Amino acid sequence: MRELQQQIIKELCVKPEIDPQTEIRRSVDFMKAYLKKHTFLKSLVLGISGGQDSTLTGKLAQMAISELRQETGDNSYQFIAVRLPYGNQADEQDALDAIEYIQADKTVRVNIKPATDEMVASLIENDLTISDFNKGNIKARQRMIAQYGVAGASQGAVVGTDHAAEAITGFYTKYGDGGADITPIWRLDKRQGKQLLKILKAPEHLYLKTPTADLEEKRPALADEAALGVTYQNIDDYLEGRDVPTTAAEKIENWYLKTQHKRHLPINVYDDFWK
Ligand SMILES: NC(=O)c1ccc[n+]([C@@H]2O[C@H](COP(=O)([O-])OP(=O)(O)OC[C@H]3O[C@@H](n4cnc5c(N)ncnc54)[C@H](O)[C@@H]3O)[C@@H](O)[C@H]2O)c1
Ligand SMILES: Nc1ncnc2c1ncn2[C@@H]1O[C@H](COP(=O)(O)O)[C@@H](O)[C@H]1O
Ligand SMILES: O=P(O)(O)OP(=O)(O)O
Ligand SMILES: [Mg+2]
Repeated sequence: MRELQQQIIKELCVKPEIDPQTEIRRSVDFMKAYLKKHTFLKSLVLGISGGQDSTLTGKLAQMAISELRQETGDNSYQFIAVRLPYGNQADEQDALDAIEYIQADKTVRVNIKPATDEMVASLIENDLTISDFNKGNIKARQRMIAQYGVAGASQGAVVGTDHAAEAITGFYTKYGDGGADITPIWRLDKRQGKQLLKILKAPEHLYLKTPTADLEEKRPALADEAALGVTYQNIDDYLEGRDVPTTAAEKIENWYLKTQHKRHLPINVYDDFWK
């Protein structure tokens, strides 16, 4: 195995093989224990896009909340699914299907288009050029703001969908979808997430679809794999300690090194990880 590969696997706590039932229980129990310990927290809040990761994370969060209600008799515990379209969402039906599958206690819908467009307009007034790519990241941060608004109004914690195959490449918006309070599927790679969804009897179309951040207007539904230049199969193999073609390994490691700043809190004078 490559030296850096070994180090990354250790840092991201990825197992070469998993028992899906054990991992489901681990994530659910983790969220339950966290809420029990922090008695102010009564809800889990999560944006549901209609993609694999939010379908899985949402299902696990709803399971945790339902079990907590049953075990404590406290009916104020709730899972809040948040729909966050930028205007019209092309795959809106998938988001609705995911929420139906999750059987979310409550659904909130916030259109992030007005706030995003206002922010971009105010930036442009300062003679700044805001690229389509940059605007995409502003959309992801508006989603974060909306979810914290919901959490603030419902004694909630914001749940993140970051997992090992995104963490390794830094393929998320810093303080956008990367901004969350609790990340129950962190440690799993993309194919391990699918294994859990299969056991949880999720509709196949929600986890066999092409992963996309769908943030850019000029390249709608751009596949993550196209943006990254490397496949999830290669990323998952790398994370599970398998050999991958050298070109793929080098690309993955390049993304990892370039995005180290995202896996740390704001850098201070005592930090030396970046040196
Ligand atoms: N599939 C997904 O989950 C998902 C979700 C959202 C975004 N994305 C993708 O993730 C990517 C996010 O783009 P990004 O990474 O360019 O934007 P970003 O906003 O996440 O990170 C860039 C910002 O980080 C800061 N920064 C950059 N280098 C730094 C360094 N060395 N030290 C400290 N701070 C530094 C700067 O403020 C910079 O503007 C895009 O490719 C987007 O499409 C993927
Ligand atoms: N359209 C969306 N509605 C609700 N929540 C969304 C939407 N798009 C993204 N999200 C949230 O962000 C994360 C990351 O998405 P990626 O596809 O991995 O970029 C997603 O899991 C949702 O929680
Ligand atoms: O985060 P999601 O739910 O949008 O999943 P994907 O990353 O597969 O698009
Ligand atoms: Mg997505």
